[in-house]
Formats: sequence, structure tokens, C-alpha cells
Amino acid sequence: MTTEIDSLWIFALASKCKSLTHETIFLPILIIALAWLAMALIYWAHSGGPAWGKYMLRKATSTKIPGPRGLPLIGSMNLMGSLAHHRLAAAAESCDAKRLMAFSLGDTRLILTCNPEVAKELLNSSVFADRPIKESAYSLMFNRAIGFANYGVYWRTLRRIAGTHLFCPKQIKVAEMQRQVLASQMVTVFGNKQESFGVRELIKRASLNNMMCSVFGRKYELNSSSWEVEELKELVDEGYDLLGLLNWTDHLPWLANFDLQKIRSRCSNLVPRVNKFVGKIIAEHRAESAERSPDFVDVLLSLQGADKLSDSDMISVLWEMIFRGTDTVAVLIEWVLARMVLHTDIQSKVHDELDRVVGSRAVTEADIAAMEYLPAVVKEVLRMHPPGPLLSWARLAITDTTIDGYHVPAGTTAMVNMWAITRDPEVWENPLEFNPERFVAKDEKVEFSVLGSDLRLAPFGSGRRVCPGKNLGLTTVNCWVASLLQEFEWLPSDQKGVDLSEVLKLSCEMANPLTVQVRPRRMMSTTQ
Ligand code: HEM
Repeated sequence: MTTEIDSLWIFALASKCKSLTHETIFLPILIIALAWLAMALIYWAHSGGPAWGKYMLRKATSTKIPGPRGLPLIGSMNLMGSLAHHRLAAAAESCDAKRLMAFSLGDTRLILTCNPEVAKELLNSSVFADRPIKESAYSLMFNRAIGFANYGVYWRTLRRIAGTHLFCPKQIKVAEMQRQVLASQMVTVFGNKQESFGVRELIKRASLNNMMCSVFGRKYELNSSSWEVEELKELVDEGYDLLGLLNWTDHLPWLANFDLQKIRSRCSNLVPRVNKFVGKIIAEHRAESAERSPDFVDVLLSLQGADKLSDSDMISVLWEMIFRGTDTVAVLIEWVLARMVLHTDIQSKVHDELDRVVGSRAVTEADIAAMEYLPAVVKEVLRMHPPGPLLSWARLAITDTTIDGYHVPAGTTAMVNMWAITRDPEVWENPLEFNPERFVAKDEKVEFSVLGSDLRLAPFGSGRRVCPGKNLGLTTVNCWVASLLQEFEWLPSDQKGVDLSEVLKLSCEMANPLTVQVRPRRMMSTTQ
């Protein structure tokens, strides 16, 4: 504001001054422009690009984390986008910076690691317990939900509440029946298909219905349509799209007055719809007096004292749960089924295990605890196709710190390229081979945990901000995959084979949705 007024004032004064000619006006402008360009080039010349150069020169420090310079002003914006995890891995390789790479996105300073030891140091450090907040996340109210809330009392309270009432083993067990019902509805719908069909829509819908039941207490049939499900699906899809976009104004503040990508206006259209939808559900819960088993809305409404949430905070938290729990699970199941269609020998081994452990009845979650090959298949899919290859949402350094021997200043954004780690031949033997056997524990060895203790494969992140829904997510995926494989043999569609190309939105999905055919393995009448 001050700068704008200052410059207007200078021009007003200049226009009054008769001694000023074109030359005397434009010469200073040219000098200022050249000086600005020279500074931009000096910043850009620093390893890691312009944001790192600006910081280093201003602070007169000389840490040089290796990394690409990118382009003046915008830095390495070209590395982001639909295959950012591939491009960032290639950049780290070419700069010999797999342990730690510095790069810039406009004015944003970032570090990235493709190394499990450095990833552990970074994710488990209390310094990286914050998240950089995007404009779209603010606009969509996520700054008041767990994922983007600042590290502090409010965030801790939300995690405790969600941990106790949604994600604890007892609550996950309580929701088993609802998962079984949805699994059997999926089986019925898939079983009625005569020709090749796409799996994505139905799995997404099942996942949405599952979250709607746990969070809102709403139960819907998979094969019947309801305006509530349709509306929520639209809201979630639009939110996913908006949060998954690289918003240039997050990194180039001089673009802030423009809304070139229309992200701001789309957020402004979405938020009232979310408020109306979730607000209505909260109001209905308040008005209800009937006895029924409590859902997560009831839990939030029952909070008292310091834990009590305002209505708008409740909306943010509930909206986030639906949002987070829906796509990740569906994306992972689609990848599992794609791998099953592609590797018929591995699919047969899963069928053999199901025949041995379960026999001819429907699968229960207790059966999964007795299986080792099916969970190994899911782990191998998480290794080759982590739904969040860059661990979805980055971390932010709260204070200055040291990572892998380098000084990292406060305010630096940190990313872990889990996709690169899980494909690194120095970390995994034959990493490009799909081989679930690597996760079958041999000779009394402890089972490999994917829940965040071993950074060679931590698809749910690690440390303070590790995914709180990891057990729920994994239980749902194992349960549904087991049921779908128990009931069907999964075959390629007539028209097209399986294409493993990826596209990174908020999660990393199959770029070409999977289409398949199924052949029932047992009589449909015995599914219940
Ligand atoms: C296959 C399923 C899932 C995958 C792969 C996954 C992955 C992730 C990852 C990578 C993170 C970031 C962790 C970090 O920064 O270290 C995360 C955070 C989060 N996830 Fe998940 N997730 C899954 C399922 C779920 C489910 C079912 C829910 C809830 C219903 C959920 C809720 C959250 C929340 C609230 C956060 C933010 C945590 C925080 O910032 O404190 N996730 N998830």
C-alpha cells in the first residue's frame, strides 16, 4: 500500500516539474528496472534458485544445499504438476542431491529428500511439525481442521478427539459391520455387470458412503442414488481438484491481486455449499432425540469446556474427515485391482490363500488377521503406487534447524519424495519388480510395518503429523480387497489392457481409469 502511494506521489510531483523530459523520466525507470533485473539474476544464480538466493544474500549466510536454479523469478515451477514426483526425483538425481535438495517455487524456499535416513530426521523433528498453508486450504476452511491447523494446542486437541472417537481400534472394530455391508453391496453391483466396466466410480462411492456413515451417521445403498450423496460427491470432487492444483499466487505474491487460475472464485463458490450441507447435518443432530449409536457429529457436539468447538470449526473438522477418508482409500484399491489384473500368478496366490483361510464363505476382518499374502500384496502396491508420493501435504520449519548437516532456515517447506525412495535400487532389491513376497516375513523376522516407523516405506508419513487415519484406511482397503478377490477373478477388459500411467492430483491416481471384467468364484447367493 505504502509503495503504491509513494509511487503515485512521485509521478504527481514529476508531472508538475517542467524540467523533466522523456529522457529524465525514463532513465531512472530504466536504471531501476535494470537494477531489479540484476538482483533477480543474482538471486537466481544461487544453488536452489531465486528464493534461496534472496534469503542467503539478505541474511549474508552461505549454506549451499545443492539443487536446481530453475528460472529467474519463478524458480522450478516447471518441476511441479501432474508428474511432480517423477520430475523432482530426476532433478535430485541430476544435481547429485538425493539426500537433500534445495529448490525454489517463486518466493518459496523448499527442501526435498529422496533418502530414508534424511526423511526420518526431517519428519520426526519437532521443527517440521507445521504445514505450509495454501490459499485454497485457507479458503476452504482447512486451516481449522487437523491437516492444516498450526502445530499447537488446537491441533493437539483435534488429534486427541479424532484419535479417541474415530481412529482408535475399538471404533474401527465398531465400524466393521458397515464395511462388510458396503463390501457386499459392491460385490452385488460388480457381479451384475455383463461386460467390461470401470471400477473407479463405484469404489469412490463406496468409500464416500463409508465415511458418511462413520462421520455423519448416514447410511445409503450403493446402487440407489440420493441427492445428499450426489451433492457431497460434487463438493469433495471440487475440493480435491482445487487443493490439488499448483496455485501460482501461493508462490508469487505479486500475482495475489489476480485470480488467473480462478482458484479463489471457485473456492468462494464452494464454501457456502459446504457450510450449508454440513451445517444442516449438525442442525439435524442437535434436533434429534432418538436413541441411536453415536457418530462423529454427536461426539463433536458433546464436547464441553476447553474442547468445545464453534459451529464453523466443527464444519471444518467434519468436512476434512469426509474429504480425506474418501479418495485415498479408493485410489489405493484401484491400484491393487490393476496389479491383480496384470499379475495373474499373484492373483492366483491370493485366491489360494483365501481358499485356505476362508473357504467358501464371505470374508470377515478376523480372516485378514490370519492372512499374510494379501496384506503383503497391499504393501507392495503401497510401495509401487503410494497414494501420496510426495506425502500429500508438505511440512514447514517452525524454527531454524539443521538437516543432514545443512542449515535450514525457519519458514522453509520440506517435502519427502516417498515414490523415489520406494523405487531406489540402493534401498530396495529389484525395486521395479512387483513382488509381494518381499513383505512375507521369513524366518521369524518381524513383519515390515508401513505405518511410519521405517522410512523405506512410509506411505502414511511419519512423526507428529503422521496420518491419523492410517489404521482405518488400511483396514478398509484390506477388507474390501479381500472381499472383491474372494468373490471374483479379475480379468482385463476386452477393449484395453491395464495402463499403469500415473497422474498426480491431490493423490496419485491411474491416469487411465481401470476397466475390467469379472468372473464369479462362488455362488452369489452365498455372499451374505
Ligand atoms: C490409504 C489411505 C491413506 C493414505 C495413503 C494416507 C496418507 C496420508 C499422508 C501421507 C499424510 C501426511 C502425513 C505426514 O505429513 O507425515 C496424511 C495425513 C492425514 N490423513 Fe491420511 N491417508 C489415508 C487415509 C486417511 C483416512 C481414512 C483419514 C480420515 C478419515 C485420513 C486423515 C488424515 C488427516 C486428518 C491427516 C493430517 C494429519 C495432520 O496434519 O496432523 N487419512 N495421510
